[in-house]
Amino acid sequence: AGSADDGADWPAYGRTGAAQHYSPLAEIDQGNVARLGLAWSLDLPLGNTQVQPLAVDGVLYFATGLSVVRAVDAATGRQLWEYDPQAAGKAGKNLRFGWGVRGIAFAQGKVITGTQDGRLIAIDAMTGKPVWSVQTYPSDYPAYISGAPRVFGDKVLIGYGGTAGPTRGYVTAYDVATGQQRWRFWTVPGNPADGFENEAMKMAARTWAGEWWKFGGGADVWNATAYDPETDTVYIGTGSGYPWNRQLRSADAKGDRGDNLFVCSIIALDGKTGAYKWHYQVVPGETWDFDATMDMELADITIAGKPRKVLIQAPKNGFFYVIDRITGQLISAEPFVPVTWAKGIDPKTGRPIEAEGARYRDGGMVFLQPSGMGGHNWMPMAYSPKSGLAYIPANQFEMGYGDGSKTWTIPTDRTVSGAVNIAGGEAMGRSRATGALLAWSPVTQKPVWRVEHPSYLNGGVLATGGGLVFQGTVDGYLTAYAADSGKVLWRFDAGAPLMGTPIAYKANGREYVSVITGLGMNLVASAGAIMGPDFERRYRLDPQTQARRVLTFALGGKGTLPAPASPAPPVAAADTPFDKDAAMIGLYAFAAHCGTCHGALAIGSTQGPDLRRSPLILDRAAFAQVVKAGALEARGMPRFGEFEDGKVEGLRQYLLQRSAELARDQAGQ
Ligand SMILES: O=C(O)c1cc(C(=O)O)c2c(n1)C(=O)C(=O)c1cc(C(=O)O)[nH]c1-2
Ligand SMILES: [Ca+2]
Repeated sequence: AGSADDGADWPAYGRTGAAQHYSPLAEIDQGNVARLGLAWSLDLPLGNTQVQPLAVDGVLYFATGLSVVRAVDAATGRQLWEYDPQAAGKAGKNLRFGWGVRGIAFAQGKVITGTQDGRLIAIDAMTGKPVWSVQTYPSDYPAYISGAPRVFGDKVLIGYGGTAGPTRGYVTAYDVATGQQRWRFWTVPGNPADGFENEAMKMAARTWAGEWWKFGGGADVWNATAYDPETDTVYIGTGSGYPWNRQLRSADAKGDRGDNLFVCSIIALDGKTGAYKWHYQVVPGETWDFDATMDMELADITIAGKPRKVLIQAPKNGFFYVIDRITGQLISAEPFVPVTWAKGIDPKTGRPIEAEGARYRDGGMVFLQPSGMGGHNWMPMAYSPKSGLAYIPANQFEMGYGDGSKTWTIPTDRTVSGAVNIAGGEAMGRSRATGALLAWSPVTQKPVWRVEHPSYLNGGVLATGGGLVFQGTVDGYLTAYAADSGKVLWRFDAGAPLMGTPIAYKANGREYVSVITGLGMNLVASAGAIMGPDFERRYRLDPQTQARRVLTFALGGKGTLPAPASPAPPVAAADTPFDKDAAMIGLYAFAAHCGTCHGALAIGSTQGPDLRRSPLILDRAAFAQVVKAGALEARGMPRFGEFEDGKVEGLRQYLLQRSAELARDQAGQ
């Protein structure tokens, strides 16, 4: 048995409340990591694997798919129990987001997970039986839990994600023992006519225009949180506004305006009461989907000779922020990737100096870096107190923004629409989407080393006391780098994309490193469209047969991977006829509703099968049964009851077209 302090356990997302994704363990180090090998592996079913596991007292816990939680012996991989909250059958229209969670929490002998349908469930860690369950938002609310709960003291905090309907962001704290609600903090003000919940909301309301409350406002707390027990402070990071486009969200006769607190902000809350302490707004008046929900890591560092208690974040907008975590004062902010939307952050006001035209008000496309995918997205960076460096999974990509507000109405079908016409830079032939692992000094605000990756959106990072940095990449390798130099010291060919986040822990006195493979959720789905139809070959991806697998490594490990599965052939022949007009309707419908789970261009993704290889598309009636009547709803395929028959058949024709294209592609190889 260990405690969080000696590093034997990894009991929380990011390991501790400081969320550094750092393990002090040093048995595996720069000198011996070459001997690291596979100790065991465990195959998992179809579904989200974009997760970070936990390890407590020699047991590994993780939730994959739609929050199906498993406990396995951390030294052997033998499964101890499995708990399926049956979220697919309960999520209704919210199943259409289909994302799953990135992590879980552990406290008082309970494993705690959120679900797609908005429940927070505590499960007995010994038996795998639920202890309590609470509904954290109304079941028809356009939201889903995707982030990990955060335990602090005797409470556990949870938020949710949105962007496909009017949400008004909030976090709720519950009692770990009973599930009873302790407090709630709203992140944007509601309708003034209803009165404000607190002074913070009254202050925030002064930064909005028009009738913002009709759109919810957004600022969902969908990913990172942190906790400092010294001051009993909870830190939350808020997402983009809803809708993304401020011209819709906060506008009146004078035009769109206002900072829109607390959209895209870091907020400090009192752990006991949930009362507001301070905020730092990363993107005032946000309009680019530049969420500030990326991991916030707490560190004690020396700047200009003074010890400082800081919070660091590398949010989507491309600047690396160092903030005094006691006062909320900005210490420094510098770009860690190419940034064109702003010239810099004014150190006096802490506000960005926006580039002219960046707000895309006057029609046409404005191309900006970073993109709405972020210079860094949810994949956690790591901070090593030993090297004093942050290790950022950075993305380089350009996106075009255009104002689509003229024809916009709030969607009722749970599609992601922020009334921004967006285009990928690469799709437009302007830039290539690439990634890098960046070692960054929060003191000098400069890179110390960087390693280029062929694609963007690579896995989260782990730093260890052994002077190592571990990261997986979309092209299928788990790599260990020297923390000080970036030198590659060890590499494992996982034969499957890696987007999850590795952890380190001890079991039976030995150090292990564990990570889960598999393509991610929304991001790779859209990457298919952005990166072009040769996406699969370029990154050796086979969405259908890719392994979704726990990989656990130890020094001297001699394990080998099962032989790769061979993909089923496309169901259509190369010359299969299809209805061109119908297929065009299908293409648009697919992009709007299906790509999130089945992959852009129907290449498959982690949640949904590759439909080009599914016999279902050969049978018109059976296809309609699944899409319209929800025949596979309990297995995670949402029902689209409102689709007209022409749309359903259009989807099928489009999939026949894509299947025939795959057949032609294969014949040509
Ligand atoms: O503003 C929001 O509510 C919200 C929620 C989520 C989510 O919950 O996953 C994402 C985003 N925004 C987002 O902008 C984004 O890029 C994103 C990527 C992912 C993912 O899991 O790969 N989720 C989200
Ligand atoms: Ca967002």
